[in-house]
Amino acid sequence: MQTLYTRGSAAPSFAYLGPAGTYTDEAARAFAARLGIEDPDLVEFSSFDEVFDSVDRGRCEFGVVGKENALEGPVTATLDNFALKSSATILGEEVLDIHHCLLLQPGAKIEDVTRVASHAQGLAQCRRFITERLPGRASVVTASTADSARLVAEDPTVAGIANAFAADLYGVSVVARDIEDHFGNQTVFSLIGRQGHAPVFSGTRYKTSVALFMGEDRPGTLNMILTELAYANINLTLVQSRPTKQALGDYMFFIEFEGGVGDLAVQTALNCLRLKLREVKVVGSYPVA
Ligand SMILES: O=C(O)C(=O)Cc1ccccc1
Repeated sequence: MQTLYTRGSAAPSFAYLGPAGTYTDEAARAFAARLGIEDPDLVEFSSFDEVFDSVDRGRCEFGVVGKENALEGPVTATLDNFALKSSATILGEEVLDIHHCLLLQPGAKIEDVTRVASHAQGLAQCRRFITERLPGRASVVTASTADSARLVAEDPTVAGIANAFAADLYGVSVVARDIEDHFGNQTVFSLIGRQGHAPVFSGTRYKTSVALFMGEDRPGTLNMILTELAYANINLTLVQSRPTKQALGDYMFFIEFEGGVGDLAVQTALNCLRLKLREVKVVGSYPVA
């Protein structure tokens, strides 16, 4: 994969889910390195919604958001932004291995812990460890994993779940490593840019993400969509239905597949779908990580 990015004079800004030490921070640094940016301006936000907003409004050139986890599946807040709320485009992907640590205040004992804090994904990915080693403790959902490390620094009765870098940053101890429920815990992060942002990566294999909105509710719509894609010999990599938030039972489909919008097969399939659906929103077409 090559970078096509040419920067202006200022350090390019990356909106990410902060504070420093989150997995999104790690992904933002990896994207910056791939783009050849040595001095990224990392701007922290407290939710993926805010990251999208800052990119849509042009406050930051790039944004980094979690999209899919190997254990927990798609990050619905991100898919809903892509499909419904944001006009940002996906510029690239980064896959990170996620290894969670259990954090305590230095000197604190596991027996004194009354609450386990982390990002919802961190808690979900370590359910078995929490059930076995910290049964009966209340869960506290923090805005990010690094936020749980900050909480641990203030309270000896809280255990946090975050990475070792966050432990280091906030001066707390790592008492257990690799506490995720399954080996192979990975998360896909998307690099996003404002609508119409020029591509920043080029490669040989591409992926395309689309949000598909139905017109009237009639039998066989999903079947029709899948058939059009199958006719064009397109290999699907993700299919999700999500509520449109308009009315109970009103759904759209978020679909990803191999191939770029420059490919004839993809253009043919998307044109056929445009004739049959209310809206075909292309969220991004980018080289595979
Ligand atoms: O909270 C973080 O560190 C994030 O970046 C979100 C997240 C949480 C758990 C696994 C992957 C990403």
